[in-house]
Amino acid sequence: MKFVTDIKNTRQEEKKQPTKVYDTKDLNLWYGNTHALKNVNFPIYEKEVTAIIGPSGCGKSTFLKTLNRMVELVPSVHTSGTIEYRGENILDPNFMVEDLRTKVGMVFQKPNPFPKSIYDNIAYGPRIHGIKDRKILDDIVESSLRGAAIWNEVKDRLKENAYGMSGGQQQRLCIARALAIEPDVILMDEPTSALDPKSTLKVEELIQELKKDFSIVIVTHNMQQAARISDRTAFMLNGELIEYDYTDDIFQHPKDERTEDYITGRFG
Ligand SMILES: Nc1ncnc2c1ncn2[C@@H]1O[C@H](COP(=O)(O)OP(=O)(O)OP(=O)(O)O)[C@@H](O)[C@H]1O
Repeated sequence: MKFVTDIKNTRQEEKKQPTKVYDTKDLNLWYGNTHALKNVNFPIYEKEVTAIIGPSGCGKSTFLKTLNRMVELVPSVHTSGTIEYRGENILDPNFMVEDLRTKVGMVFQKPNPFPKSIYDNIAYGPRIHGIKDRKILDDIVESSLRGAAIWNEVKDRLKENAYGMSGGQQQRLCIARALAIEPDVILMDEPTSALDPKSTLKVEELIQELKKDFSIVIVTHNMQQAARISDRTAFMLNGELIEYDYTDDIFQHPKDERTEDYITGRFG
């Protein structure tokens, strides 16, 4: 009987194990001679929020921008190791980076709407992907703005310039713009650091909603934020991944002294 129970338990555990969206293995990255990422290994799971924390210059943004290969915009960059996205190595020279860009949306630290109407900001990506039908674009604009919890605030001013919105609204517009391409993953680089506490709370609540449908990776300097909204946390230091675990374990029972020093504010 025990054997049967063991099999049942194992099966249930297997079922519970979420799917990996990314799997990073032995990743190294150099900017010229600067070794910015050192043997980084960790998975990112589907429909979870993964937070990346660590002191300034530890490689958080570099790692995030490697996940959509945006880091390659810096000419001196070279890498070794692999990053599998849904089983395909995105660092393989034959990998079609354009495909990745339609699957992975990105939201930056400072809201960066285009100097266009609210409507055109959202319709921009779908239009680039060849959608011209007005009715379809209208639907995408509405569902993306609804998805980013900003529809009710802007539905009567879609033709107005996005620069006329508050910072918090602009950031939710940028999240809506990322949603409009129907991404699989959303990368967020300190998305609330330029926002006031009220807008920050709105974006944090939004992230909790979005993880039902998307996998989210967020770089944050705000440890309370990481603790509040993420499922798993990666702590980086000097380009190395020091510790990666469930967020509760990282914050309540860190295994490495350096993690403990950082999260308790003892870090120099
Ligand atoms: N474009 C670049 N050219 C050369 N070196 C760079 C470039 N971008 C980052 N670096 C270097 O790579 C290392 C990691 O930087 P990165 O911006 O990823 O850190 P970070 O943890 O995101 O920092 P912060 O929290 O301050 O944003 C640093 O030593 C930085 O100086």
